[in-house]
Amino acid sequence: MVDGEPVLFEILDTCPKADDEFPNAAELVQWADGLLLVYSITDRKSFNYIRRAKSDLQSDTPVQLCANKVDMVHLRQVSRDEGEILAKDFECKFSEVSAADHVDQVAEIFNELCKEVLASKRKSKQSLLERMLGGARPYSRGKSDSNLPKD
Ligand SMILES: Nc1nc2c(ncn2[C@@H]2O[C@H](COP(=O)(O)OP(=O)(O)OP(=O)(O)O)[C@@H](O)[C@H]2O)c(=O)[nH]1
Repeated sequence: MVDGEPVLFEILDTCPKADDEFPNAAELVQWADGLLLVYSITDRKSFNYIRRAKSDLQSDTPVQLCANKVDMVHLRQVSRDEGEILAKDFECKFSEVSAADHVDQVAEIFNELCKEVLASKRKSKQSLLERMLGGARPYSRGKSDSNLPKD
């Protein structure tokens, strides 16, 4: 439930399975309402993949950037600063988490992304309505209309 509304998540894991594999992110996630870009702080390749993949993606889809495995600090290859800089570049929220230790943090990220998706859908519905009405405000019968004939 997000803001009292039931939400069904369909999740596609687009992680490349081989070092030389670079799936076209845009083709894979055309249908996505929101994107959670996850890399591992212990794997610079995963960070580089996210950086490259983002340029293929539609810019109007809500995005969040997430660095996983913060419990493995001794194996860290990507600094927090680098993650923050990339998030600024993408103009999206950023968090470092440990899915292994704090699953609630992961749930919160999904929750926030979902809120962004719902807000973005509401906004595009509103702008579609405004375009259909040619900028006019939606008509609603008010007190001043009471002298007009009813038919
Ligand atoms: N220590 C630690 N291990 C994690 C964390 N998140 C995932 N893992 C481990 O990392 C491994 C890969 O996790 P997956 O969930 O399979 O992630 P994936 O992105 O599908 O990774 P691939 O198997 O490479 O495709 C598993 O052994 C997980 O248990 C974390 O936050 N901390």
